Amino acid sequence: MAETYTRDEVAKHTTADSLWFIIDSKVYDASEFVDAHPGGESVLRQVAGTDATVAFYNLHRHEVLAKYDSDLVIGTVAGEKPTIITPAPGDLSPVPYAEPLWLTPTYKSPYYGESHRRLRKAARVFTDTYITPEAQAREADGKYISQELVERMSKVGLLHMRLGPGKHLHGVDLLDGAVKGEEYDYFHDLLMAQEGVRANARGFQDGSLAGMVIGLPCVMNFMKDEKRKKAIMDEVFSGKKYMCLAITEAFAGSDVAGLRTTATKTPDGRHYIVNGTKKWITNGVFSDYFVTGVKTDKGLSVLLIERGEGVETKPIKTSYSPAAGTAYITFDDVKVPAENLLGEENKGIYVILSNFNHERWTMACATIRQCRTVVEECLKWSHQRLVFGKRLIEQPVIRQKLAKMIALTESHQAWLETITYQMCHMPYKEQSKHLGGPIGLLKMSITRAAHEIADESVQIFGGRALTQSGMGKVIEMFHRTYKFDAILGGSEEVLGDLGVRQAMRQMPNAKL
Ligand code: HEM
Repeated sequence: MAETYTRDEVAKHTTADSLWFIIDSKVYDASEFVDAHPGGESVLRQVAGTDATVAFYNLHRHEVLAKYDSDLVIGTVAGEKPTIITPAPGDLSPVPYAEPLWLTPTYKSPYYGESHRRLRKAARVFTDTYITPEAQAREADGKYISQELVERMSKVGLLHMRLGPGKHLHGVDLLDGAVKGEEYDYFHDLLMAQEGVRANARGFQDGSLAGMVIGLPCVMNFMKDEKRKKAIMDEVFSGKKYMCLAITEAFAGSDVAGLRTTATKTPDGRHYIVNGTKKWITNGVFSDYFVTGVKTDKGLSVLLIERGEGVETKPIKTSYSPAAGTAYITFDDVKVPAENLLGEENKGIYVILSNFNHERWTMACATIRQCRTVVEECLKWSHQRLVFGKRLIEQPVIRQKLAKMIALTESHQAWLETITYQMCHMPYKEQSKHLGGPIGLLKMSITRAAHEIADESVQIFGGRALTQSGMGKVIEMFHRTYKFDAILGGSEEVLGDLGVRQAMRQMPNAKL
């Protein structure tokens, strides 16, 4: 790109044989590209010989250029330099509110130290380099995560980290030493959850082994045979076997007491025979292990079921991508070894509840980060979009919408960090007692906020927010999928109720 041209020279290339234009001071020779341009030939002929920067950014995302630059750029305008930022993998965004305040240069935070900053950087480089390209490809083709990416994630400890702090991280190399397993705390966990969702692919996000994240803790905490437990953990953490949590049924969702899948002990007591169905099971289509809620003679219990005779999984078409592997599962006379019982019979509720807080908290981390990405998209769009001869941002009605979106995102991040600080300083038992309610309220509140943010962002982007490619593709994805977080892991209504009921348990005899 060493060649330089004057603007007058560029202006001479206006024919089909030689069609040049300028974008951000770079000179493009589009003569060979005209036929292939997805937006058609005539629009390029109209801008031939001119500076098309404004026209280009009114119609395309910046990333479009990265794909074509090496073929089309022939030089720069003499005496000028490109000014539009092309982020490198791992870079922070300089757009206001595009990063949480702790990552904004002028702000300080009491919660994060050097190891958090190192981990953030390493996680973002990993996401930008490996996860985002595959996530976008799987969203488009609906296929499941590749074994190559799973193994890559496993190698850098990403699968281990997603289960939160604990012994399973000790001695594991985490993103090439960015943080030691022993020092990994809930703020590391928070930032990992937030960095991971920057790939902007909600279906793939669950498809990238979310089933393991909610299923494996039940095995880790409740399987009695230590040797078998370790073997299963090794298989799952190494990405050799996939696992999911199979609780919900068409008969019962949040109301787990209503489950109808049965597990009957064989007369010799060595096996259970399982019959029943499960619905909406994330990763179920490609899982090898199913952590399954069943009814035994004694009551609600949890069994680890291995894929085999009598287990069938069918994909369910949902409004996010098939990459999530959402399944309808049938168990027909499935023979399960008795030692696969997790915890005790009739105490399955403790196994199921044991990971709920962490799951809901992780979902809150993710949704808040997705809201922030939407804020960034809307700020960029309203700043670059020209309409009625003005930038969109010059319309007060747009600024009001942005103000609301920013305030909702920032306030939830601050609430999240306050709760996370408590998680760092409370043992598990106290967390269960004191934080179940607040985490439920936080998740309920952020998905309500996501509802507002999705709605306003579509109004800001207009028709572009309804198409799956081009300028509004992130908004389209968010608006189509934010409801998953308002239902999965406990619906808004159930969580709101939980929050208030837990508060009432602490209610003193106080009167007005
Ligand atoms: C190197 C320069 C360019 C490249 C690589 C390029 C590439 C593309 C691509 C990939 C699309 C499909 C939509 C998307 O993915 O965003 C598109 C659409 C389009 N392009 Fe270009 N383009 C270039 C320059 C221009 C210029 C200078 C104009 C002039 C006005 C233009 C007008 C359009 C229009 C009108 C559409 C359809 C937009 C829509 O559906 O909303 N393009 N272009």
